[in-house]
Amino acid sequence: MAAIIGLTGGIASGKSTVSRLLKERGYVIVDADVAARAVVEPGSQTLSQIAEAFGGSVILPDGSLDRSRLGDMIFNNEEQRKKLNSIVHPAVRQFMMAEKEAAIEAGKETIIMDIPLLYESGLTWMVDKVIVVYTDEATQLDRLMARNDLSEQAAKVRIASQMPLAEKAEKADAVINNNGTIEQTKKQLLKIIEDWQLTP
Ligand SMILES: CC(C)(COP(=O)(O)OP(=O)(O)OC[C@H]1O[C@@H](n2cnc3c(N)ncnc32)[C@H](O)[C@@H]1O)[C@@H](O)C(=O)NCCC(=O)NCCS
Ligand SMILES: Nc1ncnc2c1ncn2[C@@H]1O[C@H](COP(=O)(O)OP(=O)(O)OP(=O)(O)O)[C@@H](O)[C@H]1O
Repeated sequence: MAAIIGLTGGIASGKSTVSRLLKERGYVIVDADVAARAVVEPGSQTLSQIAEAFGGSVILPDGSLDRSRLGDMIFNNEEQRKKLNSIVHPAVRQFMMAEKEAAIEAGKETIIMDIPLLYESGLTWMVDKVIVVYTDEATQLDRLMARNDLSEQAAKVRIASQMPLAEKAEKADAVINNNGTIEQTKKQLLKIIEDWQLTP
């Protein structure tokens, strides 16, 4: 039976960095952020529902989602965030389950489910074990501000919209501390792969 591994963490804690390292080694990644983009493609039912709930101003002239505008609306407003989650998450889950099934059909022995909101959305039932990619708050804030070109205030609001990373680390089966260099992160990942005997 295939091993289903949840990969989670906080915004900008390094999940994509770790999943890239796994991909290089031949592991299949089912990525919730990719799924969340796929289900709001122009013309999709999910995108129409978003436009109905948040207004036509969240749709760009080319028919695609204005992610930056919607992000401004939901990250500092819990009610609006819950509304968006209730529209998008069922479609994301369905998309991910289909990808997971396809990977099992293809004979994959380990499937990595990269899900930023694994704990917040109560999705641990979807996976056998969980790896949390951890950074301290200062590192997370610095990397988020740099990557998304956000002010300190805007970055803090995004971090506060999620469960504290330290709390996630406590719940995890394994923690990768990504405060250091990518090389140090890679070493910790390889140890987990070895300990858990994960083959692609
Ligand atoms: C609000 C949106 C349009 C902003 O898009 P943007 O391109 O700026 O960000 P992106 O999608 O790359 O997400 C970046 C990170 O933000 C965090 N994040 C995204 N959505 C949420 C949310 N609803 N609640 C808390 N954190 C979130 C995650 O850590 C994610 O990895 C987009 O994040 C979205 O559609 N969110 C709802 C779907 C969702 O929950 N996605 C997260 C995984 S299912
Ligand atoms: N060990 C590291 N050293 C320096 N920079 C890093 C390290 N790990 C990640 N980064 C950088 O920090 C930023 C966040 O990392 P990454 O995109 O992997 O996070 P993420 O958890 O996937 O984020 P999100 O959930 O928001 O998509 C990126 O710009 C990445 O290049």
